[in-house]
Amino acid sequence: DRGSVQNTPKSYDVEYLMPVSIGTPSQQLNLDLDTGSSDLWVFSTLLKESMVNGQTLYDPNASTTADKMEGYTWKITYGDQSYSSGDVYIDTVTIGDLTVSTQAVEAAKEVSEEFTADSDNDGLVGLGFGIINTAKPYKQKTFFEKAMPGLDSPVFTADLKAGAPGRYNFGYIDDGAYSGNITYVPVNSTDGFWRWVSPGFQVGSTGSFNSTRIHGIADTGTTLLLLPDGVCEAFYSQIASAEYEPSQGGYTFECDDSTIPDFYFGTGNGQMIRIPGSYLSYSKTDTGSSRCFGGMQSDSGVGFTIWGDIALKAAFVVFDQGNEQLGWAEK
Ligand SMILES: N#Cc1c(N)n[nH]c1N1CCCC1
Repeated sequence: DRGSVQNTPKSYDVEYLMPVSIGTPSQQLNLDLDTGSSDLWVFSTLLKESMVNGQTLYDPNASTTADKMEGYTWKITYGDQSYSSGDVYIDTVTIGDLTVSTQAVEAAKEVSEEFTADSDNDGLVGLGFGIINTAKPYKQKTFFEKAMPGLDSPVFTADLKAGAPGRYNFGYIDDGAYSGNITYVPVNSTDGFWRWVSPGFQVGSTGSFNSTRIHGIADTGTTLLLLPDGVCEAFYSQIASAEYEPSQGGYTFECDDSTIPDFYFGTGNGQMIRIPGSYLSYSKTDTGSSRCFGGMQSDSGVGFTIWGDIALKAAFVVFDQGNEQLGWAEK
């Protein structure tokens, strides 16, 4: 079996949403595929109205295939301190023509204001590893873990694009979606993340390669690229107007600064992925400001590197759960 679904970026590529069908008759919600977490949760009719702001609500009572898991609850808090919680149902879930008939659907009864404010986002599909699913008394498998045994190949791929729709594929690798070779690197899933080691980085096409192992996670649910301080310093030292602005919470530079270099990260076997300098200018710091917030910021607040959308949209990425490895290719 296999599946394929289009993803669509919101403005500034802050997140990527995909249509997901839940229940019978099917209810279509737009969800955020997040490889940095492992709960499939949705805005639902169980929420207080004050917590809803335009989102589409999953109504388990309107689904003839929904079964409430009595006594089960869930509560998730993300690194940015946003959170959600609620009850657990089993229902049928289809993503890109791939159906899991008994998927744990976590129906929200409470969401933090960040989620309420994001009216386009109806919830998340966590495709990290099930070991960090938050359902109690027993954790639930991710959509991919439930689908994997029936797939042609135990992989899903992420093709995120800058300012344009891309694709998530399940169960196969589209050889037309990337150029050159796919370099595979081992994944350590102990913490439930797609954690891997990059052999190093290079700033600019003429820069030297810095052989320094960078431990981090591939995370579709994080917008920016969060790297060790030393790497950030090496990059921003090449941008004339760049400075660290605590009041803005990170590195900024003049939006019209033409010296923004490309950033390359190693994936192994001598292969590197090139992130164009244009991807590394994120957005104006304030309306009317001449300064822009960098797409690369320090990971010091997190404790490990996060290869978020800024990096992922420069590559074709294979999340190979069957072999616990990540595949990286240019495109
Ligand atoms: N913080 C954070 C975070 C992350 N590291 N991966 N996904 C995240 N979120 C998904 C929805 C809100 C935050």
